[in-house]
Amino acid sequence: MESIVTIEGVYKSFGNGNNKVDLLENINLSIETYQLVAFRGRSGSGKTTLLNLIGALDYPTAGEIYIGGESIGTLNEKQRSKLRQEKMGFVFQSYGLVPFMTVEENIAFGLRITQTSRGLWQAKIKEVLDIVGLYKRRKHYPYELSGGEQQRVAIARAIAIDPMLILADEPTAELDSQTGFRIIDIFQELVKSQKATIIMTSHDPVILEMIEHVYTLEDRNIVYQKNENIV
Ligand SMILES: Nc1ncnc2c1ncn2[C@@H]1O[C@H](COP(=O)(O)OP(=O)(O)OP(=O)(O)O)[C@@H](O)[C@H]1O
Repeated sequence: MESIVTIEGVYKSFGNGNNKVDLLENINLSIETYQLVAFRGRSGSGKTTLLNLIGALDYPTAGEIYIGGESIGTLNEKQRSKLRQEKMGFVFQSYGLVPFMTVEENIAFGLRITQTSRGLWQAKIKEVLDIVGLYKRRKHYPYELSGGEQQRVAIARAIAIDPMLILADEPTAELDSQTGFRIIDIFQELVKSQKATIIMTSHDPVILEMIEHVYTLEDRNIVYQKNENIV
């Protein structure tokens, strides 16, 4: 199996002097392609920070992160931005949908940034909205949708660019449990059909029961546990 994310000896601290917070200490892990992975841990344990580091949105204090075998520490800002736009899909807490664009326009907006040829847009929009079950709602604006539906549009937009990696920060928070399960089902389907590798954060024990690869952040360290109940 190929490793898509490798983290070697990563440390992360914020601030300095008396205000210094050491958040991550000598983190080492390797995530294989087409896995659904969750980071869990209490509030403030560093889940979002670690996701931001993997997404090249922040820099480690020390250590190396490799995405698809390439060290992101050696990339300049422009290269990091290109990596994010072309290889990664982000599903972050506030959904990040453009309010004055319809569902299909939001997805097209993401496609434009990656320079996908215009002739392929409609088919791609249909494909990803079918995956999340929202093709019928393509002409609607985000405010006309529920929180769970907006989250599904955010997922559709993330997968439209065929990212090798999807990073999802608390994708089921603020959703009722049925809607949360639906999101995880979609993620599992994406992983099974080898469309993406997905790393998400959660502190919901019921959601975490559904995920095969779980990393717990605790006392600046990380501990891996395979969920044997998943077949
Ligand atoms: N840019 C920053 N500057 C200073 N401190 C920060 C910064 N970003 C995060 N922190 C601190 O690092 C700690 C971990 O934050 P992080 O958001 O990674 O935690 P989390 O595990 O995702 O928490 P939650 O479950 O509440 O979202 C927090 O105490 C936060 O205040």
